[in-house]
Amino acid sequence: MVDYRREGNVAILTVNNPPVNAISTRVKDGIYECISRAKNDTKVSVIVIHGHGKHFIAGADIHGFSGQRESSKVVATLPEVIAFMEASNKPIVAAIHGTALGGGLEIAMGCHYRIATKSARVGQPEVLIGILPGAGGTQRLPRLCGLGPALDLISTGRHIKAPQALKLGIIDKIVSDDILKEGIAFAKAVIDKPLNGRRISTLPVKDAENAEQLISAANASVRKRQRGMMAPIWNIKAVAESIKLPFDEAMEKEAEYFTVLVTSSQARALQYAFFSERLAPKWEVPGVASYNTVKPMNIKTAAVIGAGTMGTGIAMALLNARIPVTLVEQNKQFLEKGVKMIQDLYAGSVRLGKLTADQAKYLLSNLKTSLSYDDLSTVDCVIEAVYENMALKKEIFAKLDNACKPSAVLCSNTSSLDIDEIASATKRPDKVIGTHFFVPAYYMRLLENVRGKLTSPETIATVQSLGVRIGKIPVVVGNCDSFVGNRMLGTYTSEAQFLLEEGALPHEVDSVIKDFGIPIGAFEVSDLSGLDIGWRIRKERYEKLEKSGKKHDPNARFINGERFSPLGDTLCEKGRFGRKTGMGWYRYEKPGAKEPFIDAEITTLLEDYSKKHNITRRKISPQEIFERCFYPLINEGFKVLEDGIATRPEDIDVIWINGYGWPKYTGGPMYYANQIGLDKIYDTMCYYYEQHPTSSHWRPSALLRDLAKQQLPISQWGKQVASRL
Ligand SMILES: CCC[C@H](O)CC(=O)SCCNC(=O)CCNC(=O)[C@H](O)C(C)(C)COP(=O)([O-])OP(=O)([O-])OC[C@H]1O[C@@H](n2cnc3c(N)ncnc32)[C@H](O)[C@@H]1OP(=O)([O-])[O-]
Repeated sequence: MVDYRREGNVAILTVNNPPVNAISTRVKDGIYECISRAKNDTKVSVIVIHGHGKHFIAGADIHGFSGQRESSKVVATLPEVIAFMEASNKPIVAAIHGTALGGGLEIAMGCHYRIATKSARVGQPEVLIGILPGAGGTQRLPRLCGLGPALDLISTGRHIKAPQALKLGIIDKIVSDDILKEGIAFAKAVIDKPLNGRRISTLPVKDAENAEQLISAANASVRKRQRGMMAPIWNIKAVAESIKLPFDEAMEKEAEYFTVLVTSSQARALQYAFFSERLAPKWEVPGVASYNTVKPMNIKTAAVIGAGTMGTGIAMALLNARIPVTLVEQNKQFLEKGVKMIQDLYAGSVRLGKLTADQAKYLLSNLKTSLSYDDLSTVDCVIEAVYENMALKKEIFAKLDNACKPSAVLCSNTSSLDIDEIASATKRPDKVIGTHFFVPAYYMRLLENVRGKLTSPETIATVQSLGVRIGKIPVVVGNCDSFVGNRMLGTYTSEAQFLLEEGALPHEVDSVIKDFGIPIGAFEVSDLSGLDIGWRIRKERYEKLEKSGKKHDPNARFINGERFSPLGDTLCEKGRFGRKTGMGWYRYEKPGAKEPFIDAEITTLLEDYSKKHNITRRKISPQEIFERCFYPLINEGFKVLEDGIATRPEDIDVIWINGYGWPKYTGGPMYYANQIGLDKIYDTMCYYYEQHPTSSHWRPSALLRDLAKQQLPISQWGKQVASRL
């Protein structure tokens, strides 16, 4: 795990624990043993530590925080090993490439010098997995780069690149990519330099005089941006000890706070989410194929159909990954508008310093436009992103089937429509798949890849690999109405409206949702995306019903025996489409304004509505609002698993965290359900089903019922789900 060799008077320690050189107990022990050996070796004057493979050290082994710990051969803990390194009279040089994260940066800070390649990144991302730097990071980093930058890096967990780390004093020099050679040369040059002043624990904290202001600003930022998360608060508290206490005493505080966090349910949930996100690309369709049995096609060029918000966002996601894109529209005006949107967004990135003007120019040079499908004869992949209309989509797919080469993969960005029906318009249903992006598509990380009945494993592998290439977290799901995310969402939005019928007001429902940690309430989001979108889809459904001979009554509270709320339609009929019209479930200062205000007109409308339908309005408790919004959603997740639409609970959690703002520190709806107790969820579902028998989303899932009896951890019931499929 840690190799030792000597080259002249330089001892070289190579950390070798693929894939990221995480610090397992054996790595920690190995570092201690090798440093001892170098200290005792009279031929050694200086020590270099570096990592084998792509990284220096990406931190402690995250598996070790919740799983079985390996027993240590040496008694020293990681903070003690780092103190032992720092106390060495022979200089130690950390030669960093790839990443030095978490415990990796802490080890580097225990060294006397740090050099790094230009592309290397450093950071203390512990907060993102619910803990804090527990090996001196909260105390050494403020001494090295100052309290302000340390508070920022430690409370956000963000990584920074070597040039910025150099500016902040975290590293001493940027060197060429031959990191070991550079490390040895640097080490030889510092052999005789005194080590006083190189032991970070002995240095004062920089910018301590502004401590009060810096700490309160950090706390304010955390309350705003990381609402509900406990780790950022404790991280700030730990860093703050660096200006109150001597190093050793502050280290004791760091250890104390670390214990609070590492045993917290938020830390466990965040670590579960960390591994779930990495599991998602490794798709598996039981009995069909999996990521390690099928090779993806290489996508060299792509096309996007539709230059609206979605299409341009998808085009940018592809362009950002250096994939040339042809953007296709039906008329010149729409096309020009779409291109302008892309140009403006890139110009914005240049203004914000996220891109250089040359980079933006290069990305745009890969964008072609066309008004004809004839220009798509050589592209490897097409993503259709027009509005939700089956007839239109089928027409487009039939045309694409004729225009594109036989090997091209044809994808639809539909968020709800039947992929099999879309595929039926082509002679290549094996190459048709859903790629459901989320707005804004260049930014949102989720990609819900929807396999049809006839989609081939190669096509699944291709869009999964494309997803990873364009920086998304791709999840494979099956084909059903609205797939996984929107299908579960449907129960939540319906129930939120039923609550309004019975006595709640939009802001009361939204505040329960936001208190749970979802950044935006159900009604705020509806106002943001526009009530007219759902109205258009519903009107199509009503038309279909009418065509089949069933008259649709606009006041009906039931459709086919299923409870339904016409409130959304009522608002649309009054022109209340949401933010864009300055009124929806809330009132806005003017059309397009962002801040929602409670609207007395809506309160009256709801009261009149309830009266008209003989519903006695009542005060609904936050607990009831919570259960009625979230339990059917969770239950639907179990039904999704039961139907084989998702094959793993982790995939559902990844979808909800990355596509719908579910608070990551609860692990996702499936993980959270396990935390509450599946038996409790099941009993509550049964209770509400009795109260609301006309809402089928209250019918408890059979899978939930079976698992509720067993009380297993999610990792085990997840395996049971897979074996059922
Ligand atoms: C006493 C306290 C000490 C200390 O303060 C606490 C810490 O250091 S806490 C730690 C602080 N450090 C962090 O939080 C850093 C977390 N890691 C990262 O941010 C990214 O993995 C990294 C940027 C390094 C590479 O990104 P990339 O190139 O996109 O690659 P990728 O992301 O797909 O990962 C590849 C594989 O490596 C696996 N794996 C990765 N890290 C760890 C780990 N620490 N452990 C175990 N495993 C880890 C990962 O699961 C995956 O496995 P698989 O089986 O192949 O699916």
